[in-house]
Amino acid sequence: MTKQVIGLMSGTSVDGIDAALVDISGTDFDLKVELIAGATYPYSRELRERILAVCSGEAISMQELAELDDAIALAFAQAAQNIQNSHETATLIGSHGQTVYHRPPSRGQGTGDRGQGETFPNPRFLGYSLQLGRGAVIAHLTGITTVSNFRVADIAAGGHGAPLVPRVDAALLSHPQEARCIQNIGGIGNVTYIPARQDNWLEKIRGWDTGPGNSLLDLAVQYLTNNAKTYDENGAWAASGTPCHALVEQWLEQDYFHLPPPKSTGRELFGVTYLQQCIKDAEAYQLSPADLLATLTELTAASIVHSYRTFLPQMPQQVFLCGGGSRNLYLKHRLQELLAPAPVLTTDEAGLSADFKEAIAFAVLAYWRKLGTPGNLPSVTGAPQEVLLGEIHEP
Ligand SMILES: Nc1ncnc2c1ncn2[C@@H]1O[C@H](COP(=O)(O)OP(=O)(O)OP(=O)(O)O)[C@@H](O)[C@H]1O
Ligand SMILES: CC(=O)N[C@H]1[C@@H]2OC[C@@H](O2)[C@@H](O)[C@@H]1O[C@H](C)C(=O)O
Repeated sequence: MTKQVIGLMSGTSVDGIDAALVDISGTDFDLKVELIAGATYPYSRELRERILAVCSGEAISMQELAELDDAIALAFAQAAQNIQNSHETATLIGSHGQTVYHRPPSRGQGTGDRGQGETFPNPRFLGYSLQLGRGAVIAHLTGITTVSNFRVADIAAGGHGAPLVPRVDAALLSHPQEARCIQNIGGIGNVTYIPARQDNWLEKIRGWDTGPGNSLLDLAVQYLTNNAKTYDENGAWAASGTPCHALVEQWLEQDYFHLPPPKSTGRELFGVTYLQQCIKDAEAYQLSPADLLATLTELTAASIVHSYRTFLPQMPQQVFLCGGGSRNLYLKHRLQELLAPAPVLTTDEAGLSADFKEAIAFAVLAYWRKLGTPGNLPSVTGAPQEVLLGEIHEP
């Protein structure tokens, strides 16, 4: 059975909605996916600023929350309509929505005792993750069955609810002989480690959030240009500076980088307050703006590589980048130097769009939900078992 599905995603960079229209066939790890169309629909300036304010912890009333939820649902529904232009109508939408809050579960205390040796997730220690843009409204506006709220089932079972893309990565990007890392560099970075497709390879898949992707860099560029620029195009500004390695070493001492997986994070940690501390730390070294950007870029690269060296059973033979950070040539170059001899490529070179992989993944997760196939990997999210991800909304 082939199904035409739309995947919708807006990530932690809050730059806009990525929409992918895909043909999907197969069931689980035999999946085939063809990208028919992909596009990014930027948020209006007003909506983006509202979302960023909420993400940075600004107080919001219930009425404002409801309005924001539906403004996002409307923007997502419009993205779904637009991506279908001049194509056959899709029969399913997978919508990630917009994360505005993410709290990982507390460590080591995620379960309580139900008596008779049985354990259950203790609500006091569960994670919490809120994605806005309610699926019922998207289904109603588009007339298409919509799956949304993908993270809650894994979280309710005691998992992090993130990252969720690793199971899709494993289904689409494994290799018979090579161990691969798929490294997403969005606002936050996350990795999927896929061992060579041999023996019990599925059990050996790993994944976690590596830490900052572009979040600190983007905030620094906005600070340094008084909001005239939102990001360092191709990493050109950072490339004209010199990283301060002493500062990177100091920053790498931070707890998050030493926590063993499963682990997830967000703008709650790697956001404005974190950058303010970085800027303060940098004062002692009298860094130029270009040096500061080079140093923050180095933190992204070094934290990724440090996590591979610390938590992977072996270093990957190939690394494939995706997400907006894969276009940052200076960051890519630094990763290449730190990961040699493994080549650092983009997922385009493995046949999967680096720009639309996350949107494609939520189309696949919706397809799996309808088939009754689990979407999480317990070895990645820390949930005790596989669960069906997402809530189905009929139009
Ligand atoms: N040409 C480019 N040069 C440098 N950086 C770029 C370029 N294009 C995009 N980026 C970076 O990529 C970011 C957007 O990446 P992406 O859309 O993958 O993030 P996201 O999906 O919102 O985040 P996440 O994966 O954490 O949810 C931009 O904010 C910018 O920092
Ligand atoms: C809570 C949340 O939205 N997390 C995102 C974020 O952006 C990157 C990283 O942090 C990842 O864990 C996750 O997204 C991808 C799509 C995932 O779940 O795989």
